[in-house]
Amino acid sequence: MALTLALVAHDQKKADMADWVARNHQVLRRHTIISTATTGRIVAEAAVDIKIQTVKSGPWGGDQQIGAMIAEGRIDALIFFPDPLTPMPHDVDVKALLRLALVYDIPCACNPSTADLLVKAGLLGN
Ligand SMILES: O=C(CO)COP(=O)(O)O
Repeated sequence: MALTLALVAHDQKKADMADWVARNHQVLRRHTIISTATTGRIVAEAAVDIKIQTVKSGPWGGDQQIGAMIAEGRIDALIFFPDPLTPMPHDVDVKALLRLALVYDIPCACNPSTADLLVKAGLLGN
């Protein structure tokens, strides 16, 4: 079944996201990917065969756009690699995005090893 997955990464974690996407593009290409603007560019470069739609960059409202999509039931899983070592001007938006993933109980991976587990568990298809 085709899912809608949100992929988001902070700048210091974009290399991790590119690596994860490249390793998992065979699974990801079956789904629709929604990303914040800069993450979306990185994802598109990492795997050209992926269908990707972008929203605004995180600090410019993109996290809130994806949060709204979660609230509307339009996102099946969130893969979000936040940077825990850098202060963010849009920290409230980051928290709100993670909060909505909890409120709506969607699968949510915040680092590559947990994202790998979602794939290994078959939650994103085999
Ligand atoms: O800031 C972000 C998540 O909080 C991500 O935004 P970008 O993908 O545009 O860098």
